[in-house]
Amino acid sequence: MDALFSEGSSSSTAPTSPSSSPLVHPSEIDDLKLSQLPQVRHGLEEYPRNLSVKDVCFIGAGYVGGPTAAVLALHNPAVTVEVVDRDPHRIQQWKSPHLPVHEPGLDALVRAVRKDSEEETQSASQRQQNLVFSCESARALAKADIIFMAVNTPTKMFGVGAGCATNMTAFDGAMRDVATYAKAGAIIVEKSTVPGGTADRVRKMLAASRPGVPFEVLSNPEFLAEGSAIENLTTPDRVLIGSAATPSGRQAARTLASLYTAWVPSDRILETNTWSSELAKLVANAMLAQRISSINSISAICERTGAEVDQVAKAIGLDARIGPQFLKAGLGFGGSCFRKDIASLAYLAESLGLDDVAEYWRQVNTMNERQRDRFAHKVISRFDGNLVGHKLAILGFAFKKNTGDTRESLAADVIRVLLEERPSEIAIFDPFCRADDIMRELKTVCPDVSERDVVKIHTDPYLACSQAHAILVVTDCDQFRNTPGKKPIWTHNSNFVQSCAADCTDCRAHSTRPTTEAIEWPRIAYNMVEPKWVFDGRGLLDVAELEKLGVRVDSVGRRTFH
Ligand SMILES: NC(=O)C1=CN([C@@H]2O[C@H](COP(=O)(O)OP(=O)(O)OC[C@H]3O[C@@H](n4cnc5c(N)ncnc54)[C@H](O)[C@@H]3O)[C@@H](O)[C@H]2O)C=CC1
Ligand SMILES: O=C(O)[C@H]1O[C@H](OP(=O)(O)OP(=O)(O)OC[C@H]2O[C@@H](n3ccc(=O)[nH]c3=O)[C@H](O)[C@@H]2O)[C@H](O)[C@@H](O)[C@@H]1O
Repeated sequence: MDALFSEGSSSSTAPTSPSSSPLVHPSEIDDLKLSQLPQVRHGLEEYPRNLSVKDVCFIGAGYVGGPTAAVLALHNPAVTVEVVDRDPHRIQQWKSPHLPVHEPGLDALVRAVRKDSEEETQSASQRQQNLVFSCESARALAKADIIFMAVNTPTKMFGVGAGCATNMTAFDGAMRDVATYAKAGAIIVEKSTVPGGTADRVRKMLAASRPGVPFEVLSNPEFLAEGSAIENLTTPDRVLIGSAATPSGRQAARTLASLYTAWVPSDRILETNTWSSELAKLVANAMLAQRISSINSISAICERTGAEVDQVAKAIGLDARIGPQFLKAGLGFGGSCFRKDIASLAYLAESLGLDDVAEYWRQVNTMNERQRDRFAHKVISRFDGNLVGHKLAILGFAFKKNTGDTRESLAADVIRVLLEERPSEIAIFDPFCRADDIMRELKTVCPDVSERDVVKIHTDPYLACSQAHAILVVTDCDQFRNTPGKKPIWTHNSNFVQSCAADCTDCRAHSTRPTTEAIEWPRIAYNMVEPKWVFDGRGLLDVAELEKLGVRVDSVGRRTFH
């Protein structure tokens, strides 16, 4: 354990092995790649096994709450992990074969540990069943030894701090439930990304609403990335735990750490104070996003010179001090977190009177927005400023590959700019996104858009691209690559899982998911119409190979000679 506190060491307890291996019914994991199954580690050096923890509650069954709870449950078979949400539809989805979150390895993991109906429970009595999904917050909170707050914390869009500060409505609402129902001695864990100082605020709130009742508040931010959540949770670079620098605060941190040490080596657990932990989460995201904006700013230079951004990125990434990751130029960063966490960091700096610091970080977001605008305007200028009468196909709507998450989709911003030019059609294909999610996200940036007029959403990439004057590759899906000799990529296609009604409770029979493979560019190119432009917003395509098919290619971060 790496402790940053000045007080004495907490590592005195003898090692204890996990009491039993997680029970996974073999029939439940036949389609789970072995490499995706979290590996249980034995022989822990520093932390005792889950100190008297029997019940854990997650509030928020989202992208973080669901996968994190599942991995925690798998590795702590003696602990009941209950995930509660105020959205009954979401809970129903978690109970069905069609989970609300697409993540490689998640389906099989949830099936392996989820508690099913009584009927199914009897038939699967050999299976570990310690993961529960419900809407019964009061009951779950009342028995929980540890409560993870995993609710959404978006940017506040009204009043003081609009556009920058964090909207804590969901978090504070959930905290009110905790204050009402949690038992004395419960440990409350901030899993959501929150503004610095939130733990202090929560402590005060609890002291006011439950005077004299002991609670501990910890910060334990999540660093998983979507599309690799199970892998990230299984082998995290670090688990960060911030606690009050008091004996009971440290003890609470040890109790939480003892759950993690069921599979995470002790030396990857880092303890800090709560402020450091809260701030570290914002800074981690800000630094990652800063690298993307930096390389994207260079891509703009490359497009006007002879340099190629991938070559520049490779050359600098080989410097061990810089490293190769997060240097892929593209359309900028999308997703629900980078932009809002940078805004939150900047807002914090501003509220501390550090305007120059705030401005420095805001520039990362500004550069990000410009990257998308530059791309959309490049498309328009390739058509001499006139898109009227032209069909454009968009490949990819999610904010990155391997996820169906459409929040802060890069495609939506690009489409918003293109729609102003009145093209005849914008056809969208994404192998992971549901049509209603695409439409909902699109409406947040273009409120008047309707699927009935210009925008069409397809489940078949060939239909989407047929008769298109231009194709825009917006998501870095491997399915869109044209790398010669590469094997087809097979993947679940949640577009095809629409046959069940939203409230279907017995949809196992409908759970066979057709797959989609790497698209055939020769077929796509053949069915395009002149001028046959392909705009590669992700630097994904082999330009020379594609040009052999008679299309014109414009790739981010490269000068195009057409
Ligand atoms: N999505 C990601 O990859 C990551 C997200 N985070 C952070 O984790 C937090 C959660 O993010 P997501 O899981 O993406 O959000 P999400 O929006 O997918 O899930 C949040 C869930 O909380 C529920 N909820 C809100 N208020 C509630 C209440 N009072 N009681 C019960 N349920 C309530 C919502 O219905 C929703 O299902 C955010 O703070 C985010 O910044 C951190 C790391 C990665
Ligand atoms: O707090 C969060 O929500 C999470 O945010 C990111 O995870 P995520 O947003 O899921 O995905 P990333 O892989 O970081 O990608 C973010 C965006 O940047 C883009 N990106 C990423 C890397 C790169 O080199 N270039 C690039 O354009 C991606 O396509 C995507 O649009 C962080 O990577 C996680 O560590 C963090 O926990």
